[in-house]
Amino acid sequence: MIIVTTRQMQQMDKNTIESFGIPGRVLMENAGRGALETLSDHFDLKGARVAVVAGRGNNGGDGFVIGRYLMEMGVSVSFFLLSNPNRVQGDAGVNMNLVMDLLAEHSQSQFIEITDKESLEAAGEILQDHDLFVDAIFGTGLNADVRGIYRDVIELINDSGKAVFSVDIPSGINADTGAVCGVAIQADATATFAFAKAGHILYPGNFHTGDLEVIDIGIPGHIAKAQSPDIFLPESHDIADLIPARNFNAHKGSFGHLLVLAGSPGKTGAAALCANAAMRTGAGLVTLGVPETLMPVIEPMVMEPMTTALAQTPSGGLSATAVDDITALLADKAALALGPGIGTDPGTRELIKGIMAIASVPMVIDADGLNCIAENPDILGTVKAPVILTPHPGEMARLTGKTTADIQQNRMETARNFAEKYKVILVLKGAQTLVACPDGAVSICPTGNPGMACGGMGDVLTGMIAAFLAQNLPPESAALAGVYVHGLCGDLLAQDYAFGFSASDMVANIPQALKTLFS
Ligand SMILES: NC(=O)C1=CN([C@@H]2O[C@H](COP(=O)(O)OP(=O)(O)OC[C@H]3O[C@@H](n4cnc5c(N)ncnc54)[C@H](O)[C@@H]3O)[C@@H](O)[C@H]2O)[C@H](O)CC1
Ligand SMILES: [K+]
Repeated sequence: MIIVTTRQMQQMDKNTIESFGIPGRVLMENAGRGALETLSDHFDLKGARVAVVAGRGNNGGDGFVIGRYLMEMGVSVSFFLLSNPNRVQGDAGVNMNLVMDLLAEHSQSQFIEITDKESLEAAGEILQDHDLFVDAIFGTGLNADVRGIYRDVIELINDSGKAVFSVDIPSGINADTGAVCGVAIQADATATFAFAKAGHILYPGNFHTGDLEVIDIGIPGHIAKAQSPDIFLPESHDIADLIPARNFNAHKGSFGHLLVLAGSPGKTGAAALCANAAMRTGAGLVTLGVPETLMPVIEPMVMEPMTTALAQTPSGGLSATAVDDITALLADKAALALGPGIGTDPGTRELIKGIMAIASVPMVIDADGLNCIAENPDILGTVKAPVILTPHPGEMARLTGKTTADIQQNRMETARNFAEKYKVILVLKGAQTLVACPDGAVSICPTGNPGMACGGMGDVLTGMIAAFLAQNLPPESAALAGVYVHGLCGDLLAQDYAFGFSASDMVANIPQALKTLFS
């Protein structure tokens, strides 16, 4: 699914009206009619008393179109305008006047202005005495935190316990970030126009949107395309299409040999989880390189992956002196996974820098590998091969010098800017993991759940992404497929366990997730 920004949407509107020549009123009529169909699909309107609550902009205009059709359907509908009528201009004003003209024909309808505390007090009871609210207060024109009478009315609607239908986007939600701007409508369903916006998808906006319907309002395809939308919400078929079908005469060499460099004292499980996950995700062969004294500890943890002992530092982490052996190991590998449980020993950090300078295969760098890069992200410019980084917000904070709170408040912008600046695929983990590409494209992962918030999940993800790299998927596809299937794995487990399932359970469940993807 394509996701657009408010600027792109406003530009599409403008170009459709001014260059192509579909009048704005027609777009508003199409929007209102389409939204009405969604309303009728989601709510039983028979005998319902509907309150259309309108702002002064075009979102309100859509509300008036919806209300006009409701009146013609014989539905009891009242209008509450949170503005002076004389401030309602343009297409919205035209549709407001049409509603006013119809009032005379519909005695059960009323038109009430709520512009201050007094008028809210006077109208409050009437407003609450409805079964369904149509929220047409703010749409993509919201440009500040919601205050005053708007806030009071939104809180009254939210506290009413009645059904709520939002026009375009729940009022109070930032359409580009999903942030709640002071207060926001809690909708049961939302009808948006032309394309979904990130605010419908990104937390917490997704929890305010309810069921989302995208209404075609007649924006010509070429005008939409001209805005080059670059935010995507993949669906399972999009991911399945990324993974090549397997030929009948395939053999393990057909699916690549992955080298995993991981593990340090106390973090041996991370290495095993990563290597085992890679095998389960379809890599043809996996070799796991670990510090030599950990071999007897890790070997029993892995069956299918091969293991190789590498030089270690006095504290037991991988040593920079292992770089020659690793160079030789990489000669016949298709991809590299670097970092799970690798530790922050200075010698290991030297090794990581050395590997990045010589590796010529696509690589995924995670965990302490990221912390090494954080010392000097410019090192990414020295890497000859495609790089996928998989930071969680804390690691992203270290990579960017920002706070974790900053990262979480600007996830998409942070991920996109980093990917563009350093020419890497940046996987910003967390609820709704983002996959950002050097060309600015960002995908929002719809799979995953809080049951996955425990140690080891990242090691599994690294192995899964690396396995798709080993199978020769392009880096952005490998990252997207890995993130999506990883989340799908967790979702399938959450159906049975809610939470309490482990990273090891995830590894065991990868084949089931892949089966679901292709079913
Ligand atoms: N192609 C489409 O998507 C179409 C969308 N339509 C609808 O148009 C709105 C956008 O309309 P716009 O007039 O630009 O803005 P809003 O109605 O969202 O804003 C209302 C109004 O409120 C003011 N305002 C903004 N923030 C605040 C605030 N915090 N407090 C008080 N007032 C605020 C702002 O100045 C605006 O004037 C879109 O969502 C769709 O519903 C078209 O109808 C059809 C095509
Ligand atoms: K709205």
